[in-house]
Amino acid sequence: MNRQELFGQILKKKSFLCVGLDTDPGKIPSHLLKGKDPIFEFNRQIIEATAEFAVAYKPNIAFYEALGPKGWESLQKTLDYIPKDIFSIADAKRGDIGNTSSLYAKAFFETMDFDSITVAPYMGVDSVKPFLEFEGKWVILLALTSNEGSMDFQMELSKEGKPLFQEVLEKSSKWGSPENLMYVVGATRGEKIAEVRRIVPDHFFLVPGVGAQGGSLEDVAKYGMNAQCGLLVNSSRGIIYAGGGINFADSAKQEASKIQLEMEVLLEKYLHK
Ligand SMILES: O=c1ccn([C@@H]2O[C@H](COP(=O)(O)O)[C@@H](O)[C@H]2O)c(=O)[nH]1
Repeated sequence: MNRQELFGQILKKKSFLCVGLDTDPGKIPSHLLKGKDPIFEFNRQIIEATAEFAVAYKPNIAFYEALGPKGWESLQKTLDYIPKDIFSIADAKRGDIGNTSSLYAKAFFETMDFDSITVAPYMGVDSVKPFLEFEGKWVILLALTSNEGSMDFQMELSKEGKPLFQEVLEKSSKWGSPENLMYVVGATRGEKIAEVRRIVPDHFFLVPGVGAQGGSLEDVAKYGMNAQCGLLVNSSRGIIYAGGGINFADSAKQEASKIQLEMEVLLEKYLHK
């Protein structure tokens, strides 16, 4: 999916919601556990319930690989079930020396057919470039993450007084373009999102940290939205575990619908027309 098509979906659905499929066997309703593939069945019902409000789905790969071969199978079935006009994100946070990165890219872009993958930038250009060589696919590079520990390195100042996240943005934005490179920017970072936007005005941001982590959706839109929206705001636990029991998918639908309505208002308010 290209940038224009993604923006088209955002306009059509009046939403920039990404639903995170962080599916934990310990948290899914017990009535599903008797089935052949409870993880896939949970995801299938979540996708069915939320697809009208979502422009992206983001399975976090940790939740699947922790289960071994069965988990990879559930992941593949989930990916196949995501409608083709909805952007798919493998939240895998990969990156290694060049030949290894090439195989990570092949795994997620060819063996599986994800639209995008999250990548860690700290091994530098030769660890990221192999992912960018896949036509029509996207790299989503960690820039300013939502967790407390982002203060440890990402905010550290260089001798010139520049935070490391700024160095990452300035350098890496030359490796790709707004057509194949996005950045992870945490919703918990408030006004810092505006700084990131100044450095990379045209790139899309994947923004985790609303919902369970407490980031403000209004701030994300206020500081981060650009002329093509430029935002995919993720909520995982806040949507998929909005309710338990037999009606879990209805609860997820209600939560996704509530967020979509907020997003509709924010698009009206902040989309630079
Ligand atoms: O900076 C980051 C990068 C990735 N994540 C991931 O996003 C989701 C957030 O889940 P919630 O349940 O909505 O908090 C999860 O998969 C994280 O691994 C992040 O939170 N922050």
